[in-house]
Amino acid sequence: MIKIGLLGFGTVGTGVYEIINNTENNLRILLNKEIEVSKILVSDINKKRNVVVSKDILTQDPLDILENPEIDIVVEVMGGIDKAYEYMCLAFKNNKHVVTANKAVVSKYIDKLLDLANKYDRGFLFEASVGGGIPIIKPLKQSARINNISNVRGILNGTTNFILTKMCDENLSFDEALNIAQELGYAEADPTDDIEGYDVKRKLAILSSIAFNNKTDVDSIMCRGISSINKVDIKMFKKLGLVSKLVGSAVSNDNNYSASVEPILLNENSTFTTVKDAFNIVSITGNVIGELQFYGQGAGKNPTANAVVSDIFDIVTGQYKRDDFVQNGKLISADIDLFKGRYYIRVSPSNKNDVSKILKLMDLDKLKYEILSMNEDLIVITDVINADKIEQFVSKLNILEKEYCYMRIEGDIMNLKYEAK
Ligand SMILES: NC(=O)C1=CN([C@@H]2O[C@H](COP(=O)(O)OP(=O)(O)OC[C@H]3O[C@@H](n4cnc5c(N)ncnc54)[C@H](OP(=O)(O)O)[C@@H]3O)[C@@H](O)[C@H]2O)C=CC1
Ligand SMILES: N[C@@H](CC=O)C(=O)O
Repeated sequence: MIKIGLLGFGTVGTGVYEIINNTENNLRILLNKEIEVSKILVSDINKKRNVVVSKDILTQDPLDILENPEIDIVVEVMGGIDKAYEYMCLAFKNNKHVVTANKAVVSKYIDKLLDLANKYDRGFLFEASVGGGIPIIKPLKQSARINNISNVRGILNGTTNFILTKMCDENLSFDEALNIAQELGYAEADPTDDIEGYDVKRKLAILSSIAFNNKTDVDSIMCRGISSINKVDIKMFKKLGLVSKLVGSAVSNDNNYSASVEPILLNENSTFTTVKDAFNIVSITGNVIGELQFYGQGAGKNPTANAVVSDIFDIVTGQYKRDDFVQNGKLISADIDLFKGRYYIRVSPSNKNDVSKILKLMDLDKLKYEILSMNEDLIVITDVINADKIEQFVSKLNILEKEYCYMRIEGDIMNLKYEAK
């Protein structure tokens, strides 16, 4: 009998519980072993839950799981950083395998957790931490063994992709779309992590740590989210034949790497723009394999729980490997021309007389631009510039973040639908 201790019984935890207890699936037959969830850690044992579960297996004491000699595998799906890390460390020290969906902890402590797993000769798997239900960690590890990977890029957050899709296709406001994403269980406990791009930053750090065989420091990743995009922007993107996506990219070039998370504007025919709702896509490029793309549901109960259970499966069947990467790195943060391009800028000053001041500021900064709209909002597209130039300009605007939005336009925009002026 394999006994599982679940740390957390929210969206993902209940999904894992249901898959394991679903007698119709053939998990037990495939494993040739009995498997059960024998204890579940929650923060409030009396909370009303949508899942039927015996109160006896719920606990508020983590030691009921971490120091329980009968438990073989600890599944951490509670979120947060410090407590989750502390519990995972204790689980290894008590000779338990660990499976987690927690990208915040994995991105920060991947090296330490792998060391502990190796020290205690236990499995440490985190497939669900990136891309929800998409199998990406395992194939990436396999590809990185044979290839030099030069590029990892993706739409890595279900919540923000859902918001952008609903704003574009159903004309919902940002807040309306975010509320639905929260109701559907896609968003993090604090959705700021989603909308400001921190969640993508963490996922990208995990992917690039594996791809480039070195630990990527989450804080070295330049990051901007989508919170300033509004209905005016979406309307203009449509006129221009462009679609906004929050994209994470990491590029490795000899011993340098550069990584960023930014909202970008893509041609409406590009592969990434076909990725809608909470779906994610990850593209990796290796010197032997070329480009590989992985696509699927990036958030939500069942897809994520599926990834967690497939890790449990690999541990029970011994199909996990010792991972020795993320040590002794040579990579340094480098300024590769990732952010060069034409930029869409919208400024909506509360005082409309400020528009002429803003145009003067652009001229002073020697920004070359084409005006698309000057009515309620000033909207321009710049010539090709570097991100630092735009950041310099924006920092002088001296207005609230909600009052402006800028995004790099990717690729050839000669065929923009909209004729300026
Ligand atoms: N939701 C998703 O689509 C995805 C989530 N993830 C990751 O999976 C993890 C879990 O996410 P999700 O299921 O959405 O989170 P939820 O907020 O839905 O659930 C969290 C669960 O953990 C319990 N919990 C939280 N903190 C503590 C604590 N300190 N002590 C004891 N119990 C605690 C809560 O208890 P109680 O029920 O009593 O409140 C709850 O059962 C996160 O790391 C998230 O980033 C990864 C991929 C997708
Ligand atoms: N909040 C995350 C959940 C999955 O990782 C997302 O929206 O992608």
